[in-house]
Amino acid sequence: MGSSGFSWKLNDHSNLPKGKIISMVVLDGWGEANPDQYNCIHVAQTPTMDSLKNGAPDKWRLVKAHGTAVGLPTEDDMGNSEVGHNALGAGRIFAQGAKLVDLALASGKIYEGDGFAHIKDSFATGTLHLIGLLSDGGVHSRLDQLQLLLKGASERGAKRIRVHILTDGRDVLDGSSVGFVETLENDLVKLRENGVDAQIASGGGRMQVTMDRYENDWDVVKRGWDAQVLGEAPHKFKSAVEAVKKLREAPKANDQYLPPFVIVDDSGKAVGPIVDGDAVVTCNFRADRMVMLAKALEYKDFDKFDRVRFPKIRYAGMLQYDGELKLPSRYLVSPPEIDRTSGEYLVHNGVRTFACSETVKFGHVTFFWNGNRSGYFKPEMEEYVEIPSDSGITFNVLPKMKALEIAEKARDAILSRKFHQVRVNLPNSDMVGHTGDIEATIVACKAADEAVKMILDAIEQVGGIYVVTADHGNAEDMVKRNKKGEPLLDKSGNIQILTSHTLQPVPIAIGGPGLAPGVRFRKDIPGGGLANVAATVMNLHGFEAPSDYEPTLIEVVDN
Ligand SMILES: O=C(O)[C@H](O)COP(=O)(O)O
Ligand SMILES: [Mn+2]
Ligand SMILES: [Mn+2]
Repeated sequence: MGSSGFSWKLNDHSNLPKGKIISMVVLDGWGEANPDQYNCIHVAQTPTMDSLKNGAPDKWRLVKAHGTAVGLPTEDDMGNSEVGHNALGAGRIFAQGAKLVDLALASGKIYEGDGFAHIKDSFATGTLHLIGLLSDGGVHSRLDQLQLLLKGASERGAKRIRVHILTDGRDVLDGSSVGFVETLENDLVKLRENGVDAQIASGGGRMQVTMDRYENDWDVVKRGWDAQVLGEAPHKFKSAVEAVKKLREAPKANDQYLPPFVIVDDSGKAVGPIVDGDAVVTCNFRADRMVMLAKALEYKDFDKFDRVRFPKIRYAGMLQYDGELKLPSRYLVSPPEIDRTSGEYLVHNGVRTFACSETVKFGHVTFFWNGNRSGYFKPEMEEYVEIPSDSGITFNVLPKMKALEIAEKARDAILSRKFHQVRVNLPNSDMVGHTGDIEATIVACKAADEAVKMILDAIEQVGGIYVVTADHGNAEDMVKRNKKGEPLLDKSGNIQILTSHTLQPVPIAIGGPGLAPGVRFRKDIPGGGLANVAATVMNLHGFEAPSDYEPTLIEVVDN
């Protein structure tokens, strides 16, 4: 025990043994909803997940995965991978980026910190550039926060502002980009009326431009760099509303994948490249899809693509995206301090851990799970395996993704008996659900279910325990609904496809031959959420959870 009295040592659980092999399976985007034709999990053949649900009623339940249960501002906020995995790994509920930025804007504290002071030094002579996802999805960013920041920065001396937009269609309905751009344009008109030279300078769809993650495809970030920094893009328009409307006319165009464009003046010159002396803010609060751009903006030594120019700028993130890398070094709002995660405790208590997913979800079971921290706690106790994702495709084309490969790695890790915890994320229902392709999402759900089976079979062989859960809903509801829950139709009478996550709860199931007899879900925490899972898993490893963790979901009864 250190002089502060803190110790990593966990107390032994009074009834549950140590040393069991536990598989922790997170199905990404797998919620529970009414069974109908838009519930791809219901439509798909999912015998393994069905048997968990129907087999042992006291070992299957639902947990909350959205809203305040995962630290989001309101109950209208759908869950997402960051907050879901943070809660699963950290066992407590932290006010998340969305909420922290709201508070900092409301109190004005956002303008009082080092980050704002840093960028403000450019206002007199340089341009302020704001780069971020333009929607009210609330997963990576929110339009109202951008609007407040624009107002606040201009009131504090920003004379020339350029906004570099990324259209969404993934956390919000496809096609909604036009409305968001119009709203932003109206705000910029008002700023111009007040003497601020404010314009949209570039844009593109989030999956095509800038917002790659976990270094799956640096070309995505390069396309953004070319437009935002160099002012170069294949498409040039006089206004962003025109750009988005025109680019959406292409066959199969959608907001997520709009190509990069720049806004040009009457002489055809880009209105807002980023140059020496400018200030830049990346407005997303969520880390995973901003960290690559943050590296490109901040690192002097950088070899991921040819930046052509590396302007001397004053840069701040909305948040610091990686506490371990201290990236970016300047930021407007301090991120949640997610400390003492279950992963860190467990390695200090002798639990050997294996974690695996494919690239697009790799950081979810490592970085997010560990409280937005990259790297190992104790390399000799942990092994993290990343299976390369396909890149340059939309996942409805290959909906099985790498589920089988992830399951094989997990199986081998389990059968090797080298690890006590084998943790995976199975991406299919989420990544394919986001494409809005119902047929493909059904295939995706089946593939994820088959992967679960392979992992559970391995657990059976070694006498282990399984915990199967999800981080938030997605594939269980693929249609936008009215208040009564009926599918909404668009003007042409077609259903409105829901590409986003949902507000639904997610299942959690426990079992396996190693589960001590008498272990079952408690009945006294009906409102339990993802943050209750960490204590549950610590118990199954034979430990009591720290006293400030959300309570365990299980109890041990005599039978
Ligand atoms: O980044 C994304 O792909 C979506 O905005 C949210 O999905 P995730 O939270 O499941 O990653
Ligand atoms: Mn997710
Ligand atoms: Mn998702």
